[in-house]
Amino acid sequence: MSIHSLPTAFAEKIAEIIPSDRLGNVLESFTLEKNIAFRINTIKADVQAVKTSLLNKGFDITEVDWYKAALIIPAHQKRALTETNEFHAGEIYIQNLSSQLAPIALAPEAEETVLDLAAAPGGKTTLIAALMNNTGRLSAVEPVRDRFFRLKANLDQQGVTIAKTYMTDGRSVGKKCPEMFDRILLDAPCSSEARFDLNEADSMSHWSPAKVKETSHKQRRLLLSAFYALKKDGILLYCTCAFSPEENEVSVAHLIKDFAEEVEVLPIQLPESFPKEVIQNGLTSWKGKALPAALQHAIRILPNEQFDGFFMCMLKKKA
Ligand SMILES: C[S@@+](CC[C@H](N)C(=O)[O-])C[C@H]1O[C@@H](n2cnc3c(N)ncnc32)[C@H](O)[C@@H]1O
Repeated sequence: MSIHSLPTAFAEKIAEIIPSDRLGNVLESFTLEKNIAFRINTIKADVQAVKTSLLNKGFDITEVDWYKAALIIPAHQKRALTETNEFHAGEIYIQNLSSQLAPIALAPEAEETVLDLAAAPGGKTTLIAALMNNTGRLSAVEPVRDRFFRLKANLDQQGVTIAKTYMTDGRSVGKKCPEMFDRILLDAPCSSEARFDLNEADSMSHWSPAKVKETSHKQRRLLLSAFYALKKDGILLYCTCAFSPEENEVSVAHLIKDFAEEVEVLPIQLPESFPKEVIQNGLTSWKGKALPAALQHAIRILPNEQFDGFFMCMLKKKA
């Protein structure tokens, strides 16, 4: 299938977002069969023991320099991976490297009070718990009923014991729990542009400029709620799997405008050996309008055969 199957308005837009020398690779990624990334769940299993066991079972494993629990296998081995006892025992979790990076960048510490404001199915919540050594307080919010129960099942299967789950709208949390959390992840509902797959028309059928606008409105309300729920000196990581600036830099710019004295955009601390070539800095203007210069500290991960497209912006609530 050709690239012309991307929604026309999206194809035009992405050419304005991605620098021309990197656009070809990004467009090509919409047709690629991705490798399968997963991580060993350090709550339940020893990294080396699981790695050795999977190697013995014949998996063609590539290690990931920047996170020792992360591994990659070729796509054709995915089914076999889901048939292993490690998979059934919750000792591994299939998760794209971009998604693994978000909790790692948030860097939650043991004994902190942490909130995942849009949590299902729980891929990032379970990694947050693992990074906290399953100690401290972790709250996970998801309003959609069937997704909420999937989140609970995943937390259970992955051995997470510190999480309290709430089936509620994230937009109400800030008022209910003001200044309660040390760190918050807002992996916001989005237009999922990074999930477009030119081999699957369904992956793009929900997209429209109107949908992007509607989603960005919800994101702004969620960001406000998250900001209210954050302690002073607390850290909020906002992320989406969308490319559209309206869902990313522009959503954050609204928060900065409303709380200019209180919000600081922090550079994202990437692991030392993280491949910098997949990073694009945040935009500081869009459609001819200037955005706060500090948004250059946000990042887009540009998709390739290992990484899904992703946006991240780290914010601090100043004391
Ligand atoms: C990008 S997904 C989260 C993925 C999850 N963080 C993970 O890594 O497994 C966004 C989630 O936000 C949920 N959501 C939608 N509206 C919401 C709202 N008003 N408040 C909180 N979550 C919401 C969606 O149902 C969806 O599960």
